[in-house]
Amino acid sequence: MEKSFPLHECHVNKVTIIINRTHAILHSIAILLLIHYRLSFFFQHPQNITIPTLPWLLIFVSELILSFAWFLQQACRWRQVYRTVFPERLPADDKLPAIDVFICTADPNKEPSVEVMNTVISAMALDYPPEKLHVYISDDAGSDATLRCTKEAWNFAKYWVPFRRKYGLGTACPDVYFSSSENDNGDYKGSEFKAERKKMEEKYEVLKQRLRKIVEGQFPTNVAINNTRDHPSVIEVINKEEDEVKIPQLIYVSREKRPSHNHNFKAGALNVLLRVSAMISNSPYILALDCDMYCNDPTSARKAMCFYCDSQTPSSLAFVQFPQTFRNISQDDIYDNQVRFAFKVHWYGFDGVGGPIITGSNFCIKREALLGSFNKEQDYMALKSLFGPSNDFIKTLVEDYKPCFIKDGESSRMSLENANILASCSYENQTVWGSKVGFLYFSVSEDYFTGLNLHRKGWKSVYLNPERLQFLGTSTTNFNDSLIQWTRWTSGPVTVALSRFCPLIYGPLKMSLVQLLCYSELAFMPLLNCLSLWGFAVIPQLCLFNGIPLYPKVSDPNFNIFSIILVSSISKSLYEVVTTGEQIKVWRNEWRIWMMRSVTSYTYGCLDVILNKLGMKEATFLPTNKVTDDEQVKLYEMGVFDFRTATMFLAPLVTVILINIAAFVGAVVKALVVDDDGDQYWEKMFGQMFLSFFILISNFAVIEGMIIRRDKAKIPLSSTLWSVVFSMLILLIGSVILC
Ligand SMILES: O=c1ccn([C@@H]2O[C@H](COP(=O)(O)OP(=O)(O)O[C@H]3O[C@H](CO)[C@@H](O)[C@H](O)[C@H]3O)[C@@H](O)[C@H]2O)c(=O)[nH]1
Ligand SMILES: [Mn+2]
Repeated sequence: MEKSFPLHECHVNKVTIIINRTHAILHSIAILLLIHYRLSFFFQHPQNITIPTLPWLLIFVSELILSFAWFLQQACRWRQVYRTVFPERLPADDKLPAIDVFICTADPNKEPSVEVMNTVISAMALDYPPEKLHVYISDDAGSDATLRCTKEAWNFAKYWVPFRRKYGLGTACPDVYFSSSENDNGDYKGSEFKAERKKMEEKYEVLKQRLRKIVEGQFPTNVAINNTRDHPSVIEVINKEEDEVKIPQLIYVSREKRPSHNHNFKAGALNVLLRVSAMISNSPYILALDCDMYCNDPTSARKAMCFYCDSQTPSSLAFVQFPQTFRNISQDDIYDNQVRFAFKVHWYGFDGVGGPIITGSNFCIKREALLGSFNKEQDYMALKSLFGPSNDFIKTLVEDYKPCFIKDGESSRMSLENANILASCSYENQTVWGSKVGFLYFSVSEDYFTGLNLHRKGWKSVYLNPERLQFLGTSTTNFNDSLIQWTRWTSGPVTVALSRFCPLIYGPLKMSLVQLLCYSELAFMPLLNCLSLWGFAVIPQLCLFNGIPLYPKVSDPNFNIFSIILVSSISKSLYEVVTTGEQIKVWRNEWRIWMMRSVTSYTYGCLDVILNKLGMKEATFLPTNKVTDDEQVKLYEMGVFDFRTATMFLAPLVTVILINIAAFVGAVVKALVVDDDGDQYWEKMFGQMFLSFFILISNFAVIEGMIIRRDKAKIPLSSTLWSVVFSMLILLIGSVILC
């Protein structure tokens, strides 16, 4: 008998497990010693206490919070696994399940058409039976230009898809293919290929020009802004003509939008796609992509299918998550390598304990996981109260339903009409869309929250990170965008953390303890970091300013506890950076952006949540800017901060730096000039002086931007002046309260 080989394998990372767990144990011992040291202060004889209680208590609380954050971080390092797949062992094409690709776009000004269409074309060019692939583009702007661009994209795909297939090109994306200098690994030889390639390249140039013209013609004065929030639904199947070449079907969907109506951002758009696609193709699997996520590896869809077509995979596997990688990121990215880095460290851990979270893009999910599965005996009325009034949609939920979409026929016109109803504003009224089925609305991080609920229901997920980059998106490359994005990535999970869905309460008994801690880490991380980092950035400095020691003397054995914790954290993060193949610079950048983000995005994101709870602010989802500005890209490539952002974001950062400068310089002067008890001052204050010094050198870029740089992207004088005022106030008021 023929032996059947598995389609995928899971490998446990034993060495990493041993290193991570040993480090976790040693580090916890040091933390316990620290807690003991801080606590014993309160049990001293009152006469011996020379230090005021309040600052001691505050720094202790900061230390506890950061230690708790550290503890949560160990969850995703607990059991890291990685997976390999064997797509060549997949069953024959006619046995593969169908896939619907969902691509979301929202703002033609921020999301350039050429890029969005490259994503569309690359999805159509996936190495998959074309009749089993449907590509849906959701246009939240309802822009006529995007519809026209989609048609142009289809016209180009008609040639590109067969071309890629014929020569087995290694990338599905024309932009990547024509801009890369290295030779593609396709089986091209001879003049025939060269001539064809040249023709394709010309066609691609024409496409780009046409797309640009369409967009330029459309927005002479940004008049479209109004329509984006107020327009009827438009659904169009692009493939009009009788096509000789078989390529996947392309469908444009723009849901109805009205200013009075809450649209629930991307989750709302995805749910419309879930319904509309059910009428047209109803594929059992969905591949979700952000509009800037080019499919780079044509075999990515097959790779995902290795899990679903394997008899060894449990039927509870909901989704396969690929990493989010970027095409515009520089080697030592100063803003956001955290995302790139997280995919190299966290996601493997997650996978080892029940599965990674959804990260919004680049994942392949079972339709059934989002909607449930029903049999023919199901009571239709009951289903309608959950899913809304459309009979036709309810039919699609029932097993064995095959959509009968015939091009240009009467029945296709009917189903399009029905689809329009499904894309209307009011369709979800009195249903459980967004609360129980589909992508969930509760948090602007729809990805995180939807994943949490799936895992809680017992669904599993896997993380797949093959060596070849699967999807290529754009990452933020300036301070302003990165701060806006991280403010959203803060408010989304923190909303969940501070609600009845808090994983610590919502998760127990429903998922594994370690997975629950992983989810908690993400939910609480911004809050814990911002609270503790504000403590570390201000309290010891205020005390230093007033000559109050908060750390043991250098000669005191307890001093070692603090040095060990610092060295242990620094070396562990260095180890992770180096073993994931990153440069040391990346590690420096990580520490720096962590500090910067804690006092800016994390802080504002948490404030947003609180204001939202008080009913004073609405949740927002501002798409990030994907338009590149040459001048700004130059700075980014050089690793120079572009400080052109609101004073609101700069002020906390600059204020913290000014406070640290004041405390540090003051202490040095005191130690050199007025130190009357020998070396005692240095000894007593070394811990705090070192902390300030560490913060200052880590953030030297801010000092540079404030004092040294003369270019346009430096920190503007007005922000510095505001910060001078704030830091003086904090020093004054803080000194009065604390000391
Ligand atoms: O009202 C909206 C807002 C956004 N989008 C789309 O959502 C996607 C993600 O938006 P983007 O501006 O790129 O945000 P990022 O911060 O880069 O996105 C990350 O974080 C989001 C959650 O905060 C996830 O939804 C994304 O998948 C994930 O890549 C884009 O395709 C947008 O077009 C919509 O369709 N409708
Ligand atoms: Mn994005």
